[in-house]
Amino acid sequence: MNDKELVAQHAAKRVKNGMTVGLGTGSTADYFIVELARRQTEENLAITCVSSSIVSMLKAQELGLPLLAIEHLSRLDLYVDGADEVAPDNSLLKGQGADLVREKLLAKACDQFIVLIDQTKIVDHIGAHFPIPIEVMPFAWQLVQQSLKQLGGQGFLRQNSQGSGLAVSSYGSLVLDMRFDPKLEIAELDSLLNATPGVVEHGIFYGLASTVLLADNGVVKEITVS
Ligand SMILES: O=C(CO)[C@H](O)[C@H](O)COP(=O)(O)O
Repeated sequence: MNDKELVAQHAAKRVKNGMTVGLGTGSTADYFIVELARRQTEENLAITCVSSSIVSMLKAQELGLPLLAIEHLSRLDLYVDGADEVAPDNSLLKGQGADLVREKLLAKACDQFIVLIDQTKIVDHIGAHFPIPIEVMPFAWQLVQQSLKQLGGQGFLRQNSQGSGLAVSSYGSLVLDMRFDPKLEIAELDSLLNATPGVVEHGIFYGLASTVLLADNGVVKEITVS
């Protein structure tokens, strides 16, 4: 079993009967979805799920997990998702999959947000490995890019994985992948991006994680965020 699967199985043990559970997106979240479905079948675990993306919705549907549309949700017990980077203050970078809006809504609306990572995701500052993904209204991208340049940002519109055009999120946003001065405090960058007109959502998840579960060479460590 690899570290992603290990940490996902560990997290799935935290799910109790009656919970409403948010399903993240990505390879680690996929392992979590598979394990939840197994527990539902083999242990009669009774849960309701809500997906963070169309991809995780299809995965959950295929495995027979009961899904609630996000429109009907006012809160949830638990949200479990992966991340691309985790900094020492437990701020996260997410969104290489581009669908950030639902992910951040669920991270904000849950009682507990458990983040699943392996050692490769630990960084000394957000942006160390990846640019910050910023979802923008399509008609606003040039003006947003200009506003972000004034904050010292540099970057471009993301291309789709086929290389045949621009990446478009499930809800029609374009994605600017931007790099900023690493000395800029992440809390400040978070606030600045939140306040930029035309930005739909961005990949900095600041102050949202409750627990980080880190799998490192077959051992799971828990980091509880105070
Ligand atoms: O933020 C995400 C999607 O928007 C993912 O959680 C993140 O990219 C991690 O993916 P993986 O578990 O495949 O490493």
